[in-house]
Formats: sequence, structure tokens, C-alpha cells
Amino acid sequence: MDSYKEPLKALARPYRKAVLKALLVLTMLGGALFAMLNLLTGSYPLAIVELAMGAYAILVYRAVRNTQHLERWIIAYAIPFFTAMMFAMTIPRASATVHAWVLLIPIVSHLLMGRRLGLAISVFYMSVAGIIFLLRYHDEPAMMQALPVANIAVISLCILVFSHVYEVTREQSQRQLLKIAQTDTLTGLANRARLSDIFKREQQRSRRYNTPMTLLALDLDHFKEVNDRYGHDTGDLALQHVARIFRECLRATDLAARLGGEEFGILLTNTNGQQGLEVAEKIRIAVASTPLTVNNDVIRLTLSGGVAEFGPDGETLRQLVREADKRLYEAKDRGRNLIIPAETTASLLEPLESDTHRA
Ligand SMILES: Nc1nc2c(ncn2[C@@H]2O[C@H](COP(=O)(O)OP(=O)(O)OP(=O)(O)O)[C@@H](O)[C@H]2O)c(=O)[nH]1
Repeated sequence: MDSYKEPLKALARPYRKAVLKALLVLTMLGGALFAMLNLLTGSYPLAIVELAMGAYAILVYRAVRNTQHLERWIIAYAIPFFTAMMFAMTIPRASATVHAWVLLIPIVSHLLMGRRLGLAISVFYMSVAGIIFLLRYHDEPAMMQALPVANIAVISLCILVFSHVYEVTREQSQRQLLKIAQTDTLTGLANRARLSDIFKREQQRSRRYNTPMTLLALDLDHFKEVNDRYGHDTGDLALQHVARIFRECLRATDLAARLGGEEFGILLTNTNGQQGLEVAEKIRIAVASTPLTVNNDVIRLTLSGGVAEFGPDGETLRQLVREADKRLYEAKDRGRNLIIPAETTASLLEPLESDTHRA
């Protein structure tokens, strides 16, 4: 589970909103100015389009202040904005300098829509602008001289490439920073922040498709003794050792996180309480049967855990962690090296077994 798509989107939102707001204010001011100039020169269709874009900018400005759908509003504004630009270029009375606005397209598109959509929208509208330019000026030798045309084309291409490279590297460095911020440095597992992000996404999926999901809370037993007896560095190695075991026991769609100290949370998607118990048991047995060897010392580790099931045990991460923790503490009370299942599973198991699972 290494997708950072949603958190990256969330991180980009404030600056995209700021860029959109700046563009909207400039459209209001520019729209009023150009509409006045075009009214004075008798370019009524263009003046009407500019006034309409100005009015639409006011409406969008009000809408985006508290919107949950910024990306939709960006598209809803950018497409008419660029289309109005193309329309201005087709008007015979419009000055040739109106084509200079094309240079704005790659910058605005990339800042507002990111590298993929930004590039696609830029290439589309810049190509349309190029075709309009050729159709309009192909029989005007003064406009068709090789050098000025090459100048315009190369400048446009440079701005497109710079905007794209900037956006690609910005996204890469943001992804890297996000990864650092959401990874536990000692074990390389996810941290609480990452678990919380992934949980939000999976919570929606589980609700929409009615699929099960399970959270395991696992905690090493008597870990203080490991630290006291072998030293803190060896304690660290032990944490890395169990993190490796988690990775070996889990599927790519599961997420193991270090919640702090020697406690871990594991999110199992598409997994019900019964299956969650089986995974927890697999981990418990693997940890108990794979001792860590450090400088000829063979260190035997065990862990205890609790299982909580999305739905019966709650629908938020906080509720699931609380329920799984309760069962984890029960496992500690009952002697450790033990997993306490979710209640739904426990009631199913009762007729079969008199006690919870222990090797
Ligand atoms: N080496 C190392 N130790 C840590 C780290 N974080 C927490 N600990 C230690 O983990 C130990 C946790 O001790 P306790 O909370 O008493 O738990 P325990 O000894 O495992 O006992 P039970 O959980 O009841 O089985 C403490 O000694 C902490 O110092 C870490 O990052 N590295």
C-alpha cells in the first residue's frame, strides 16, 4: 500500500486554491478592462464574452471559498476561460497580440491541474491556438515570416516544458517529503499519520462496497526486559526484526504501522474478523518461532494482540484502535503470547473452543 495520491492531492489543494483565486480576481479586473476597451472599439461579441467571464469569475470565487470539490471547480473555470481565449483569437477585429495570452495556458494549467491533466489541457489548447493562428494569418506574409513564427513557437514550447518540469519535480519532492513524514524511521513501517490517511480511504471503500476490514493491535511482550538485558540498540534491532516478520506475513494491500514504542497497528482490507484472527495468529506464531540472534545472544520474542472488526466494533480508526487495544490488554492480563479475537469471531469460536487461541 504505497499510494500517496490522496494525501498529495490534499497537500496541493491550498496552493491550487490560492492560484485559482488569483486567476479569478485577475479575470474580474481584466474582464472589466478589456470589455470596456472592446465596447469602445465596437468589438461587441468579445466585450460580451469578457463581461460574462468576469461575472462567472465572481460566481466561482464565491463557490470555491468553502468548497469540498476544488478540483471540479478548477475544471469548470479553466475550460471556459481557455475557450474564451480561443474565441478572442478567432475574432477578425481582435489584435494579433491576443495570441500572447497562449503563453498563460501551460503555466495556469500546470499550477491548477497538476502534471498530467495540466499537460493534456496545455497541449490541446496550444494546438488549437496554433491552428487558429495559421488559419487567420496564412495569407499575410508579414505574419508568416519564419523567424517571428519560430520565435513564438519556441517560446511557447519553452514555457510548456518549464511548467511541466516544475510541476513534475514539485510533485516528486512533495511525495518524498510525505513519505518521510509518514514513515517510522526505525522500522520503515508506516506511522500513525499514514495509518490514519489510508484508513480514511479504506473506510470509504468499505462503506461503498460493503467489504469487511479488520484492525489488529499488536504489542511485544516484556519488551522492557529486552532493553534492560541487552541494551537499547538490541531493542531497536528487535523492533526491526518484528517489522520484517510483519512484511513477510502480510499482503501488499495490508498496512502495518508502528503506533509508538513497541505497539503496532495492522490494517487488513477485505478481511473479516475471522480472517483477521488467522493473520494475527500467523504473525504471533512467526514472531514466537523466529528468535533474533545478536552477538551470539538468542533473543526470544513474543507478542500479544487484539482484533477489531470494522462495523461491529465501530467505523472510525479511533474506535477500532480502542476496541483492539482493550482485547490486547486482555491478552496481556491472560498471560501474553495470545491474540484475543473480535467479539463476532469469539462468539463463533465459543462452541468450538473453550478458550482463545494460544499455540
Ligand atoms: N529499543 C527501543 N525501545 C523502545 C522504543 N520505544 C519504546 N521502547 C521501550 O519499550 C519498553 C516498553 O515497556 P512496557 O510498556 O513496560 O512494556 P513491556 O515491557 O513490553 O511489557 P508488556 O507490554 O506488559 O508485555 C520500554 O522499555 C521502552 O523504553 C524504541 O524505539 N526502541
